[in-house]
Amino acid sequence: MIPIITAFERSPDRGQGLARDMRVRWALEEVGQPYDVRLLSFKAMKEPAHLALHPFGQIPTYEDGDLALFESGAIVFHIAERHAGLLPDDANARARAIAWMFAALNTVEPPIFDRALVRILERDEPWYEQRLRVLEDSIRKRLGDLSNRLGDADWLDGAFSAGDLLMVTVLLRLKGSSLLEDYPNLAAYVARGEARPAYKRAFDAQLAVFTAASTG
Ligand SMILES: N[C@@H](CCC(=O)N[C@@H](CSCc1ccc([N+](=O)[O-])cc1)C(=O)NCC(=O)O)C(=O)O
Repeated sequence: MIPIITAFERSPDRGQGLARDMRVRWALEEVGQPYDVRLLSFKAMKEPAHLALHPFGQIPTYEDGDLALFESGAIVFHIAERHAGLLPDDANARARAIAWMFAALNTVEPPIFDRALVRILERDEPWYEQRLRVLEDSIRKRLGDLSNRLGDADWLDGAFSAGDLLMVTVLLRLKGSSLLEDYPNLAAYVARGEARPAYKRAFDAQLAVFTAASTG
């Protein structure tokens, strides 16, 4: 029995790895756990069968035997708990790595995700420019603090952990923008994550889904 995750049948990001199944795929590849994928249309995500798995009608979900999980951070944590390779064995180091998981999702991601939504949904609103400026100031504050903490280290706290995995996926949404490039050590940190063989396997797998959906 191998775990099954859900993902977009045709990701709006055109296979660039920004959808949150990417985090789960990457974590599974890091620990060497094979998995299956159930691809869902937007319509199917809102139907009872999927709502039974995901109360908000979203992807990803993770099923393994009689366990059904939603929330990409919780799924990555579950994988990290069950396999070596994503969280340290030392209790204090493990607790710090988990703190970085929360920091990625709860401190750094919100302004970055809100900026992405504003740029898609509110571009024509009268408040657009000001809203964007406020969000970008907030992002720069977070990235400045993160850059100062990372310094010239490879990862946030010793060995690569699930905290780095989540932080890299959060920062990847800024790839190519001056918001990230203005912090060279953060741009290098993201590139380090992308260079990991497990990341590449995960990225190629989700890109193959989009490519197949586009040529089908
Ligand atoms: N907090 C949840 C959030 C899950 C979530 O946002 N899922 C999105 C896809 S990943 C978020 C996402 C969407 C699109 C892009 N993109 O670049 O096009 C990137 C990321 C979804 O199912 N959206 C459909 C819906 O809500 O009806 C988690 O981390 O699992």
